[in-house]
Parts: sequence; structure tokens; C-alpha cells
Amino acid sequence: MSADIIDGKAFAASIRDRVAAATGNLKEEFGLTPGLAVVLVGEDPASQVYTRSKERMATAAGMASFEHRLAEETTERELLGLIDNLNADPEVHGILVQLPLPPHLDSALVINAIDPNKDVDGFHISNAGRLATGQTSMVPCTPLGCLLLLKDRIGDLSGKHAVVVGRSNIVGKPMASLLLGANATVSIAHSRTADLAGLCRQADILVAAVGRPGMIEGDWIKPGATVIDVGINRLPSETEGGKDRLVGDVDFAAAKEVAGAITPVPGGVGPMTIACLLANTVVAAARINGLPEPDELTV
Ligand SMILES: Nc1nc2c(c(=O)[nH]1)N[C@@H](CN(C=O)c1ccc(C(=O)N[C@@H](CCC(=O)O)C(=O)O)cc1)CN2
Repeated sequence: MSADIIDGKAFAASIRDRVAAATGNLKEEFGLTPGLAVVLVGEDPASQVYTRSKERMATAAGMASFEHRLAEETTERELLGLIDNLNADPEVHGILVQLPLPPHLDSALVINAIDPNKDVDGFHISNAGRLATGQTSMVPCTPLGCLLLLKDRIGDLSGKHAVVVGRSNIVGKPMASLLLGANATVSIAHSRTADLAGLCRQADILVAAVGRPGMIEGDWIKPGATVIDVGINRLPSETEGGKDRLVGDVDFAAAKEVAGAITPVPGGVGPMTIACLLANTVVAAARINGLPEPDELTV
């Protein structure tokens, strides 16, 4: 039997519709237009695509979009100066600095300079700590998107064994916190985990976020499990002059023969990231202004 394919693209579109409705309410009832500032340093081609999509989708949802394109050689001082200005700007409710930054810039320093209330990526140390300790926080967009897909597919996650492969600060660790908060039993695995395949085989929910193309094999998956593939790996085309191929961290063709449900790459988790960013921006705008939060957009 072949797994159900989880349509992240369609689900993300439905979240963006809800964001647009919530944005419309804030404007009509309170005269408040949520504003998102997108900061891109340098010319990384994928980052250019992602930031353009963020700006376009923010505008389509009725928000104000503030775009800041900075040269590759921008200094830390200049970038921190911009962030100070955005922190102080009452029309800006969400600030994101696109990652990765050029290597001469200290990402942790830059992210921690963002006002935590405007940190719609949820990467600030104070938001990371609040999430890890079960307090209200801004939640990182990719893990938030994964949780929404899982809840939509499974409903109550209580007692499910979730294995998260990957321990990054922006996906693996917050994903584990969110799953714990939803009462799953959580294992965090990584490249040094003994018998990684054996651990994955115990998972009712398997989240792969390692950045290694096709690393999770079909026979690592428990029959019927729900598999969330966070990996977005670009491989050269198999034909000369063709376009690069995007593949996930899971061997999709093999896994779909065993899993109960699985996200594809592209079209799975990726589109949820931007939809959740927009949802976080509306939530931030409401919180900053002491207004009721649109609860359908929070977890
Ligand atoms: N400040 C941030 N930087 C980065 C984040 C982030 O959440 N905040 N995440 C990633 C990049 N990213 C958003 O910024 C992102 C990645 C992928 C997608 C997406 O929709 N992917 C599509 C495929 C698109 C393609 O062809 O490349 C899919 O999977 O279907 C959206 C956003 C790193 N940086």
C-alpha cells in the first residue's frame, strides 16, 4: 500500500487565507496594518527567491512589506544599526533577517539584536528559551509548519513516539519542544546516535531535518508511520543543461511504500515555512498592540 501524500502547498494556501482574513480584521476593527521587514544581506540565489516570496505573500495577505537589500560587504555595525531602527519603528511588527548570513557576520549576535516581540522567525535566544520552557513565544516557522501538518493528519499526538533526526537550533530542537508540548514522547537523534535506523523504526512520527539527501531509507520506517521531510537539498540535474533537482532527507520512493503518510519535497514542509511566518507576523502585531490574538493562528 502506498502512503498518503501530505499536500503542504494546499495547506499553506489555506493558512495564508486565514492570515489575510485576520489581517483584514485588524485593519477594520483597530486601524492596524501588520508590517513585516525582510532583511537580505548578499546575493545568495536561494535566499533571493525566498525573500521575494515572503515580500510578495505578505503584500498579498494585506500586510505592509518593508524590504531591505544590503550589499554582501555590509558590516556588522551597519546591520545592527538597521535592526535598531526597525526595532523602534511602530509600523514594523515583524523583523526577519534571511539566513545564512555572509560568513563575516555573526548570526547569533545579529538575531539576538532583534526585539524578541518582533522576532517572527522565533530564533532569538529569549524566544528559544520560552519555547523550551513551555511559555508563550514566537515559534520558529518550519517546526510550527510541521506541527500543524501533523495535527491536521493525526489529530491528538498524545503518547505517539516522535523521532526527530537533526538537532539544529532552528528546526530540530524547537521541533522536539513543540512535540513534547503536544504530549508526544520525543527522541532527538543525530549523526552520532547509535543504531539510528533502529530508533527510526520505532517512530510513529518521524521528522527528518539533517540536510543529507535521501539519508532516511525505506526500511528505517515503521509501517504506517507519518513521515515529515524537512530537507531541501539541491542536486545537479541528471540531464545536461537541465534544472537542479530538489530532494529531501528521506528516500521518498522507498519510504512511500511503507509510511502511512509522507510530505513530498518540493511541496511539503517548504511552503508551510512562509505561511507560518505570515501567521507569526499577525500574532506579533496583535501582541505588540495589546489586542486579542487570532487563536486559529497560534499553537
Ligand atoms: N530567516 C530565515 N532564514 C531561513 C529560513 C527561515 O525560516 N528564516 N528557512 C530557510 C529558507 N526558507 C525561508 O526562509 C524557505 C525554504 C524553502 C521554502 C519553500 O517553499 N520551498 C519549496 C521549494 C522552493 C524551491 O524551489 O527552492 C518547497 O519545499 O516546496 C520556503 C522558505 C533557510 N533560511
